[in-house]
Amino acid sequence: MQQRAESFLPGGVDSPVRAFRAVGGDPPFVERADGAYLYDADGNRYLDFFGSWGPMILGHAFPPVTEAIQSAAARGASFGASHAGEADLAELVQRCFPSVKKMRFVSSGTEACMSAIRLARGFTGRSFVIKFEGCYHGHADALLVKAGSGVATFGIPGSAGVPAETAMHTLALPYNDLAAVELAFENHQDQIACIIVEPVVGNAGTILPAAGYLQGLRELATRYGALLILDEVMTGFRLSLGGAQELYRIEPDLTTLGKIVGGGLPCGAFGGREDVMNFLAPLGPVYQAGTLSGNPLAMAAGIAQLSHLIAHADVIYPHLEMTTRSIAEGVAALAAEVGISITTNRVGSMFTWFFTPMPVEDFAQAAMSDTAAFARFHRAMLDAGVWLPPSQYEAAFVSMAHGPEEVAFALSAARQALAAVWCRCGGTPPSP
Ligand SMILES: Cc1ncc(COP(=O)(O)O)c(C=O)c1O
Ligand SMILES: N[C@H](C=O)CCC(=O)O
Repeated sequence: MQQRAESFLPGGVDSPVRAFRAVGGDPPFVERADGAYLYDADGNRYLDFFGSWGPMILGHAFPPVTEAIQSAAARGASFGASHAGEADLAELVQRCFPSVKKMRFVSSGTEACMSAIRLARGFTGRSFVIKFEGCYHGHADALLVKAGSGVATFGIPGSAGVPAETAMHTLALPYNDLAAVELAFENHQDQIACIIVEPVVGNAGTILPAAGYLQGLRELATRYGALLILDEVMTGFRLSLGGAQELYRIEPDLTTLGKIVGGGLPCGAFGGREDVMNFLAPLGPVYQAGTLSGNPLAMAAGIAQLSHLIAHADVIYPHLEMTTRSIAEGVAALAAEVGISITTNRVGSMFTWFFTPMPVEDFAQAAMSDTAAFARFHRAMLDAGVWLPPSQYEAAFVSMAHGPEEVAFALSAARQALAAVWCRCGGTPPSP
């Protein structure tokens, strides 16, 4: 199957991170997904810890979402015209994200971030953008500088095909370092349009903001007349209903969303301050458009998923927290037992096991991880029926479909896998 895919698709994939290049072996081909599990074409079952890279917070094929998609599909796959579903989903998004006074739907997180920085540049009349090393905001030219995710996984410094004149307006600074941001503002007086940041980094593995860091970014952006864009494509509706901005009490000027907002269908959104959003065409001079934007199937899936999250938030977020803690800390404890040094970073239901004994607070520290040991662990977990994101520089996710049975299964697989890693790393033998 891999060979056939490779004969038609570069690397056999439609997105590089799926190719398993960093962990070795061919990726399984998924035939179907249900709840917390993926099933491959050979009949193998895998406990899923990447959840389609984030959207599947309620588990795969969650019946209300599936039914909403089916019912919308029966009314037409795409209109290319206004329909009530757009405002219905927008209203739900706004209930969760009060800072998003107005928004626009797009078809991916990439489009959301690309459009948000164009808007920030148009609104401020400035060209420079601050981003952070190891953060990934999709594959728009201006944002592919020292990026995380596949760019970090494959060790690509930037991307071929991005003109130097474009990249020169992107300032990539170390995450969690406010002094570097202040210096950049001082060196580029009245030239910086925006700061864009993953409030909790997921694309270098999970990295938490230091106490006061996000507040510091807010304060610096305001002081120097730039916009603060929180990229909540990954964290939105995951860390809490209102994402990282609710958790850390930060009010950005603009927010970008993706993944969960579309219930697993191609969908993203960007939104925020009304004066800024009104700069978009047809009201303002910043052009942004999309044939499939606000697609009725994506809106229906998003409405079903967000309605469920809103109605059951008091049960969902504590469940996600508890389950994820049991898995993340349980495996870390098993690793410690066999003398393998792992640093576990976690917020809510996103986490990473870094194969390093050192704390990981920025991309440089993440890059100190033993990626070969991670690759062995990944392979051993896959052999034991657990599918982790196939790179040290990707966050793992837990869904509502993960319960006590899945915790027990993950821990038992990890015990086996760590033993396999230990055999090649040295350390003390695992307890039987
Ligand atoms: C934080 C963040 N921003 C933007 C993106 C881009 O989203 P998409 O892959 O939907 O284009 C991603 C994921 O890819 C992401 O994790
Ligand atoms: N890290 C990326 C998104 O969060 C992975 C998704 C992709 O690029 O295919």
